[in-house]
Amino acid sequence: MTIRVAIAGARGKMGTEAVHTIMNNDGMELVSALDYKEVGTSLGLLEEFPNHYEVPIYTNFVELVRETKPDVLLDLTNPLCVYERTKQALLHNIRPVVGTTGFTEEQLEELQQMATEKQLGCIIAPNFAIGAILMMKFAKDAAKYFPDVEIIEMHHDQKLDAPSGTGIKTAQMISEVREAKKQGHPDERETHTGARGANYDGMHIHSVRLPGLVAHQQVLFGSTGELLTIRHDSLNRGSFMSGVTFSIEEVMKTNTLIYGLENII
Ligand SMILES: NC(=O)C1=CN([C@@H]2O[C@H](COP(=O)(O)OP(=O)(O)OC[C@H]3O[C@@H](n4cnc5c(N)ncnc54)[C@H](OP(=O)(O)O)[C@@H]3O)[C@@H](O)[C@H]2O)C=CC1
Ligand SMILES: O=C(O)C1=N[C@H](C(=O)O)C[C@H](O)C1
Repeated sequence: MTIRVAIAGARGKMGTEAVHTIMNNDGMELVSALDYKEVGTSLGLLEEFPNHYEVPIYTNFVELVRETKPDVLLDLTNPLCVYERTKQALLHNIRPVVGTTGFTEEQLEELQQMATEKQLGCIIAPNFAIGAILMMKFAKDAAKYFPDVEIIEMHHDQKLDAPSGTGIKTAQMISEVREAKKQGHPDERETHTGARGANYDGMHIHSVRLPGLVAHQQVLFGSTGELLTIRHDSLNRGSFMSGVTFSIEEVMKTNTLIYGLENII
């Protein structure tokens, strides 16, 4: 069966790459794109893919669903709009695959409940790169032995959310095996607000934003006389594409919400 995919965020850094990945996949068909403003009526892919029809662009989700009948909505957009659209997709029985980050824990819970009620697959993947997933798994393992941990995530300077979805997911995974604890000196205080970064169960997450970076993270564990560093670098957005393909295939086989690819690889 060919999986019919619609995409939101097709013109973005991730979206551009994902469009090519889907167009080159024999098991998938890119049937439509969702935009939020009128910027043209097609993605202009005919030169590169002359045997394909122009992929139509919609600004109205209901129309997109009615006219192009996607199985899956791939969302690579913006933390401000992703929650409402993911809900809308589930309501219309479209399976969301979401790479967009910035969900609150309450939003994730609500979507989980909705997917379960609808018996519909939904994948929310804070990071599609296999190396990043392994980094998070290894960090979770290491935290059993090294409870003192700090996370440094580093991204390009166009990123809207901080900490990154990967940084938060790493802290959540570590929290599953580590008692919440306050790190550092009990009397420490910030002389400049934010110096110690975000705090998740006592773990500090530091966000670096610089031009030239893509997506990088190190998880630092400290103990008596030793330091363990687990690091992952995405050097380009190609690193995310096998995870995108995998998620589109997997979301068709499940009837619940999966938050994080570590649960299915
Ligand atoms: N899970 C993963 O592995 C990865 C996740 N990400 C996440 O994916 C998201 C996109 O990243 P990236 O491609 O770098 O960002 P970009 O800003 O390059 O792309 C976002 C795209 O979404 C469009 N957009 C914004 N708002 C809406 C809306 N309401 N409806 C439809 N489209 C909209 C933007 O249009 P316009 O520019 O015109 O506003 C833009 O084309 C981010 O949340 C990022 O954190 C990124 C990399 C990997
Ligand atoms: O915005 C990005 O670029 C990325 N976002 C995701 C995140 O917030 O963790 C995944 C990856 O780090 C790239």
